[in-house]
Amino acid sequence: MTVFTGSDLTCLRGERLVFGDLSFSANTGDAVMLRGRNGAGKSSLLRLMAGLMAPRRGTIRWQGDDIDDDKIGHRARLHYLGHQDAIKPVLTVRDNLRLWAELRGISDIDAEIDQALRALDIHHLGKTAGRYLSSGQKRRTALARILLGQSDLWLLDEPTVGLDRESCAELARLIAEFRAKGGIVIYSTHVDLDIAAPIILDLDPFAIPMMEWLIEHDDEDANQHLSLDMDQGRTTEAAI
Ligand SMILES: Nc1ncnc2c1ncn2[C@@H]1O[C@H](COP(=O)(O)OP(=O)(O)OP(=O)(O)O)[C@@H](O)[C@H]1O
Repeated sequence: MTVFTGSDLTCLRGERLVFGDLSFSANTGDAVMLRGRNGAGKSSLLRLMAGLMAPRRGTIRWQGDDIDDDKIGHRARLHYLGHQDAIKPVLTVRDNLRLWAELRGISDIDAEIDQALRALDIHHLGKTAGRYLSSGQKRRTALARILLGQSDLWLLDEPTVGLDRESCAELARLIAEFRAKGGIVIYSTHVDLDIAAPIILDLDPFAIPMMEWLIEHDDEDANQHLSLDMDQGRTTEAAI
């Protein structure tokens, strides 16, 4: 059985149909690279995959089960890295990671944090408050988070933004290690990351002009749905 699948997904954001009839599948150890022009819906698809918002149509499954039926279980198995680094400015780097580790119920917190700080080469920044970090250091701190605890799925939205070349190489190495342990990585990037044999998922062919979609589906609650996303998206992200 394929581990992670999406079938016939349609995504509406605000007043716009972003993509329709999109399907994907990923197995243990796979890396899936999302490709597409600006606005094609890469971030939106990652948010659907993370369960941060629901597809307008279609289903996303983990080992055959709809992720919508067990949102908490799905969130526990994944790490989602969005555009925002979500670093608390008043907390030190170590305490930022501690907060995340506690949220995930990790037992050996200090050891795990030490390991993650070393892996991202930010051990020397452990006592530095978030507000004093450069953008690249913030990104590395955010990436250290995905190393905390057990996970099966990494959803990374432009993880290389702000990273220097060495950090990009380090990220590629961490992804390779995660895949070797059976993890699935799905990522978007506008720069080349040295990832072995990624599956390419190009979103451009799935874009459908809004009016065309409305006429085709003649969906009575489509109009009602159109303006809901903007607020719902924010609420869900704040809650996670
Ligand atoms: N919160 C929101 N509410 C309404 N519409 C949104 C929201 N966020 C994004 N959109 C719209 O959804 C569409 C897809 O955006 P998305 O960020 O998923 O694209 P992307 O492929 O990740 O783009 P980029 O490559 O520029 O990062 C865009 O038209 C965007 O304007």
